[in-house]
Amino acid sequence: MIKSSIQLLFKTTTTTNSQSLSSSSTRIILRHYATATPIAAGDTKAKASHFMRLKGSCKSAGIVGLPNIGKSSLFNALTSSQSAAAANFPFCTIDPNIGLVMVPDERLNHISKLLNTKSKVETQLEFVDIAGLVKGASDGEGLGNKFLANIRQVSLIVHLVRCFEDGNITHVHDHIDPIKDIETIETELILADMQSLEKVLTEQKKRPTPEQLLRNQVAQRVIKSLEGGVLARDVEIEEKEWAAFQSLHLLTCKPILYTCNVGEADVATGNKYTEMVKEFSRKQGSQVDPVIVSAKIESEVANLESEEMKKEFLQLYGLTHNGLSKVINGARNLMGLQSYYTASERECRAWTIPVGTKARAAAGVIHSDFEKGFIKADTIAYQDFIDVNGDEKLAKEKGKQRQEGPNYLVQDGDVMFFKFNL
Ligand SMILES: Nc1ncnc2c1ncn2[C@@H]1O[C@H](COP(=O)(O)OP(=O)(O)OP(=O)(O)O)[C@@H](O)[C@H]1O
Ligand SMILES: [Mg+2]
Repeated sequence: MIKSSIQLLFKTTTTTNSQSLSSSSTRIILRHYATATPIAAGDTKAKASHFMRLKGSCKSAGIVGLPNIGKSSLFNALTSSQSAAAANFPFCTIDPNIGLVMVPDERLNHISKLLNTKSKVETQLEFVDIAGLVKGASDGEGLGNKFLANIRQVSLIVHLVRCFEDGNITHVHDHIDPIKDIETIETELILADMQSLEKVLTEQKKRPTPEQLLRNQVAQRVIKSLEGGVLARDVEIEEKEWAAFQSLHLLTCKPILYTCNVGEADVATGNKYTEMVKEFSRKQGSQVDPVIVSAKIESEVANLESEEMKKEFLQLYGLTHNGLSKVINGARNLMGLQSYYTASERECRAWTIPVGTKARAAAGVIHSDFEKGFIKADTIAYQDFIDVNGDEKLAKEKGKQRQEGPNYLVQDGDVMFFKFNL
């Protein structure tokens, strides 16, 4: 019974239209974005279609920070490419670089090993390398308004902070002070939000609709909070105000993952600067600790051809790829995304869904037919799947395979087999 449902599942995914990222096409996209040049900076036509394709199916994380602190180096490391120009002068990047990054997934590796699968397909996350912001960006300084607009399009900010000392690499403030750097960026985001909220309020109609009235009320409240130093994401919003709040597209309501860029000697231990960022992030009430990574080393590793060479190079510096994995998975977690798996001897695959997704909608991520004709989902929790060595029959005998209906709230790591009928 399980086998037939798997066959049913994969027969349909080959002609999927709702998921251009699925099935065999995934590999092509991955090769295109993850190992070769993602999209050349300035190629606006390609970018527009890229955003269209990803619309609704993928959220993106923007790498944000002061100029010349290693943003493009981090982007190159994440996308295993040298597609973004990285050089020792401020504003090397003007147009954003966009790339899809494979999400490292130990659970998927484990499932795939257990079943000895022919193919394994990770899920992806989009990263955008955005030009550096400087003081005055909200007033247009350093093309600031354009760069702020790029930040508006992403769902999460990976705030990269310079935590390395190197007299040869120019710092726009001439000395290393991670907290001052963070505050410079966040002040610009606050000022930009205040400007756009004031615009909303000055555009008030003579006879506003109830929706416009609500929007204005929310805008007024958020402005007051911002004036008091409270970011939009910390303003209390009632359920009925949520749509109005979202329509304001504020920069300071985006989740932030602080990421410390250190020299190779400090990757394992961190340094006094990373401690400062950690303290700052705790005081802000951040849900996760800052991530420590060496963008320079990781981007050099990404340039190497074989996995063997990469491993050797990393070992030479006593490093692992953990830094990148923490950036990718930290961003995903903060975006409220989780994975479920489909697993057979033919293919193991991770699928991304927002936390709180019900089984029917989760099935729709694979194909809209699964959602329309949903009958049930045979579900095994990840740990149970491992405990029975991937043996579904045994899982069933032990009562570890549940038959879940359309309203089941999918849990992170669930291994699922959808049954549907059209
Ligand atoms: N951890 C590090 N240690 C030493 N040098 C680094 C480190 N990370 C990046 N660099 C160097 O810093 C310089 C600037 O890097 P990069 O171009 O990636 O910065 P950027 O933030 O993208 O700059 P811009 O805002 O101008 O686009 C490069 O010479 C790069 O090699
Ligand atoms: Mg750059």
